[in-house]
This record gives sequence, structure tokens and C-alpha cells, in this order.
Amino acid sequence: MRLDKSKEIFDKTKRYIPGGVNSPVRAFKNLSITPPVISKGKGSHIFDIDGNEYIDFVLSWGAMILGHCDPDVVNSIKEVVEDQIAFGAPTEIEYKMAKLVCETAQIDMVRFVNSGTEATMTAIRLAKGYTGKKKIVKFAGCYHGHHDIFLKEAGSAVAELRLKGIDEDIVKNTIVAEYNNLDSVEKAFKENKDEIAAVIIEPVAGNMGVVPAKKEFLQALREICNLYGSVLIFDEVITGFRLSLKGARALYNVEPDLITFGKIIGGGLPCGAVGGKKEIMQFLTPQGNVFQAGTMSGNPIVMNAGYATIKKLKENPHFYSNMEMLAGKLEKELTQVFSNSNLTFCINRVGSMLTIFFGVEKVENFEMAKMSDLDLFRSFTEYMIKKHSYVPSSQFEAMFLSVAHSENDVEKFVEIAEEFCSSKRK
Ligand SMILES: Cc1ncc(COP(=O)(O)O)c(C=O)c1O
Ligand SMILES: N[C@H](C=O)CCC(=O)O
Repeated sequence: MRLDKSKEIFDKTKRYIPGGVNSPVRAFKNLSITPPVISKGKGSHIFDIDGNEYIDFVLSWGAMILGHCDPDVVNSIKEVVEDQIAFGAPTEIEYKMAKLVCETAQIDMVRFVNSGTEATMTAIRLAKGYTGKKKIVKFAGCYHGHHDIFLKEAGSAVAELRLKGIDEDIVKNTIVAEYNNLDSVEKAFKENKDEIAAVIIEPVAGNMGVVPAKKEFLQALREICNLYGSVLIFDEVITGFRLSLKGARALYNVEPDLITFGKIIGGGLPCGAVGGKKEIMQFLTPQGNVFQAGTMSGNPIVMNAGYATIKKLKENPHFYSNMEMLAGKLEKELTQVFSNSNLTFCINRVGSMLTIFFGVEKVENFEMAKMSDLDLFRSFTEYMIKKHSYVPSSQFEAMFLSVAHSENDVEKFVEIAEEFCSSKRK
């Protein structure tokens, strides 16, 4: 695979943008190939400026659930862009979008922001304002965005870095517990009795690779938050509208107090949201006194793209069963391929998100994810990308399928994985 033009542009970009990227996961830091510079996306495929075509299993880190440049999303943008770019004033689409999101995700109220990070920051401030408490519990390996309070033992790009610039005075109020380990949560509550404003968790983690929470664990979090008067926040920035219209919480039948959204909710445009119970949401300014604001929040183009995306998902419930079927096929066939090669591995999959871990048989938390064979994962990833399957370059991320992926896409991926295994045997 030639990446000459990509390399040239990427190298030139580094002169102006630190590391050449606007988010670290894009830099292929672990790989020896240059990141392809992408020029086009259509359905399940993306194309780079060197003329290479890839089946995309990253999908803008989960955002592009309908595939790239879905015609309904594209039209929703074209329909308004001549008249509405930004006003910083109320628009009708905000009402329509809020109604659609509340009815679809079954929440009382919602506030739109510009990213997942803004959504989680807002949810935490809201929880603090509502409870009058100042500490939070988060879980090792979960990633909730790039604010200081969330970066302690975080997953995603943070997992492989030693961070600087974090304000220790702010971080001291973040308590880190172990994913799927109730004892660690009980300990946090016992030691910090009436001080915990919120517990924030990815109900299916995507940022230590895919690691699902156990149902009893989430139920116990609900009970412990009720007992101590803390707010339970499900960070569904990845899982919201991906695992079902009601997100991951529908799979577990556990109701959080607040939910954060991102990615899919904006149809691929910058968007995030915090939503949940009216009793808490009404604390937000200007109805209440918990401050939150944003010049671009609820931008009409973003709202239109998000509306078109969620409406299409709602009108086509078979999308979810199709993605489940395809992802199940991918899991089953990869299991066959790796077993035939006598590899030790584990594939964690929930709906249309999955991660392959080599060298381990089970991954239930961040420690276990970190014990997987990162070198083998790296060479597998590099091989897959060189053979035109675009996958996350880090172990601590998830692979995604979209509505636009086909059986052919999945079969191609499995075929290349098989080739990789034979190349290792030689
Ligand atoms: C679960 C989760 N929460 C929050 C975020 C932060 O979202 P954003 O990158 O849009 O700020 C991300 C991803 O980046 C995420 O995966
Ligand atoms: N893991 C992150 C989101 O889910 C990756 C996206 C990013 O930080 O750019």
C-alpha cells in the first residue's frame, strides 16, 4: 500500500498542528505506518488521498452509525445550510430535536452541547449542584472526555500516556474504583460517606477496548447511589443510540439519573447532550443556578443532521437486528480463525461494538485489558490497515459496524485476519 501523499501532508501538518492531529488517537503512535489522510467516505468505506480504499471499522469512533455521508443526513444539511448557519438564538429544530431525543431515549429533559466532554462535564456539575456534594467516583479504564476530573486512570489515548498539566487540586475529588468490582465502590462510599455527588460509568466500556459491565454490578451501583443520595450517571457517548434506541441501559434495565450523549446524536457533526430526570435537569441555567452555556450549542446544522440520524434509526428498528447479526457473524468467524491458529484470545462484543484481545482468555476490567498481548495486537492492526481494513490503532478503543456494512465487508475482514494468522505461522 502506498501512502506517499498522505505522508507528505501529515508531515507538513505537524509543522502547524502538534503531532499533526486534532485528537491523539488519530496519530497511529504505536504503528510504523503513517496515518492515511482521508478524503472521502461513502457507506462503510473511506478513501485516502493516495487512492486507497478501506472498509471502515472506526466510523469516526462510533459516530457514523448510518455509514458515511448517508443521503438523508447529507440532505438534512443541504436543506438548511443556505439559510441557517448559526444564530446563537432559539431555532425550531432545537425543539424538534429535543422532543425526538427525549421520546426516543425516554428521558424527561435534555441540554445540547458541542462534544461528549462538554456533556460529561455538565453532568458532573449538575450532580454537584443538585446534591451539594463535591466528590465523584469513576472507573479505571473508562474515558469521559479530556477534562482534568476524568483523566485519572482513564482509558482511550490516556491509557498509553504519562500525563502532565493536570490540576491535582481538582483531581483529588475524583475517586477511581475498579470496573465490575463492587467492593471497590463500597470502599469508596464508606471512606467518603456523604461526600459523593456522582458515580459516572460507561455501562458498556468502549475505551479500554469493549468491556461490558455485569448486570448485577450496575444494579448494585443504582442501589448504592440511592442509599447515599448520589447521582448515577451513565456515560452513553458511545453506546447511546448504538446499542439500542434507548442505549445500553435498555440492555441492563437499570435507570441512571443522568445520561450523557455524543457521537451518534450529532449525525457526525460536533454535538453532545446531557439528559435525564427533570428533578435534576431543572437545576441547569437559566431555569436553575447550575451554570452551563455554549455559543454554538444547538447549532441548526448540527441539530438537523442529528435529527435526520435519530429519525432514520427510529423508523428502521431492523437496523439494530441487522447490525447484531453481522457483528455476531464477525465474532463467530474470527473466533474460528484464531482458534484454528491456536491463539489465546478473547473477543468482547456487545451489539455492533467489539474488541479483540490477544494473549488473554477473559477481560472484565482495565487491569485485565492491559495484560493482553499489546505487541500482537499492534502487528495485527498494522496488517489489517495495510490490507485496507481501517481499525482503531490502539487496544484501548472499540471497533464498530454501521448500518451500511455488508456481509461482504465482514467476510473480507475475516479473510485478511486469516491471512495474518498464516503469515505468523510461517
Ligand atoms: C464514553 C465517552 N465519553 C466521553 C467522550 C468524550 O467525547 P468527545 O471526544 O466528543 O469530547 C468519549 C469519546 O471521546 C467517550 O467515548
Ligand atoms: N476513545 C475516544 C472516543 O471514544 C476516541 C476519540 C477521540 O478521542 O478522538
